[in-house]
Amino acid sequence: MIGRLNHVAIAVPDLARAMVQYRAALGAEVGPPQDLPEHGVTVVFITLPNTKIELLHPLGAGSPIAGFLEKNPGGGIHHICYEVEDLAAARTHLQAEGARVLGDGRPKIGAHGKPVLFLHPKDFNGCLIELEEI
Ligand SMILES: CC[C@@H](C(=O)O)C(=O)SCCNC(=O)CCNC(=O)[C@H](O)C(C)(C)COP(=O)(O)OP(=O)(O)OC[C@H]1O[C@@H](n2cnc3c(N)ncnc32)[C@H](O)[C@@H]1OP(=O)(O)O
Ligand SMILES: [Co+2]
Repeated sequence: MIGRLNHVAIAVPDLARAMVQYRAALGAEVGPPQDLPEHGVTVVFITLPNTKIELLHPLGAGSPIAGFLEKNPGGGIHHICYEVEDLAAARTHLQAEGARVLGDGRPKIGAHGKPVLFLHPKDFNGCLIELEEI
């Protein structure tokens, strides 16, 4: 069911500093910050030859990543995103397998304009999983 690795997301306490690190120190192609209020984050995409890195910083009150940064003030890997061909079928299968789909279970439109869902980290070895429909 899961396909390619779409991105690895890193929550960062200082987005401007992280952008400089990836651009200057790591020589990566760093995109512009994008505010996504519907997700409660500002995101910067770094394009790699085989996947993307998604830098995340909280946006507004009640950001879903605020708690993570409180627990990890220096930042850290926040989630991994796998691609799926049929998000509804994936949700049905995962729920039948006992996995918890976060939120109200309905897909949101993610940063790439595609439907996304999240699976509880406690159900997958402490790893927050995002599924993006391609
Ligand atoms: C850019 C747009 C989009 C895209 O298109 O790519 C995105 O990626 S948006 C990214 C931001 N949105 C989300 O992350 C939505 C899904 N996340 C959530 O709903 C919440 O973050 C969460 C997973 C429910 C956690 O919320 P939190 O407030 O931290 O709740 P808890 O404190 O109760 O956490 C429960 C438990 O889980 C541990 N935890 C929390 N976050 C993570 C994480 N990223 N990875 C692993 N584990 C995580 C947390 O430590 C708690 O564990 P215990 O303390 O052991 O109970
Ligand atoms: Co993501």
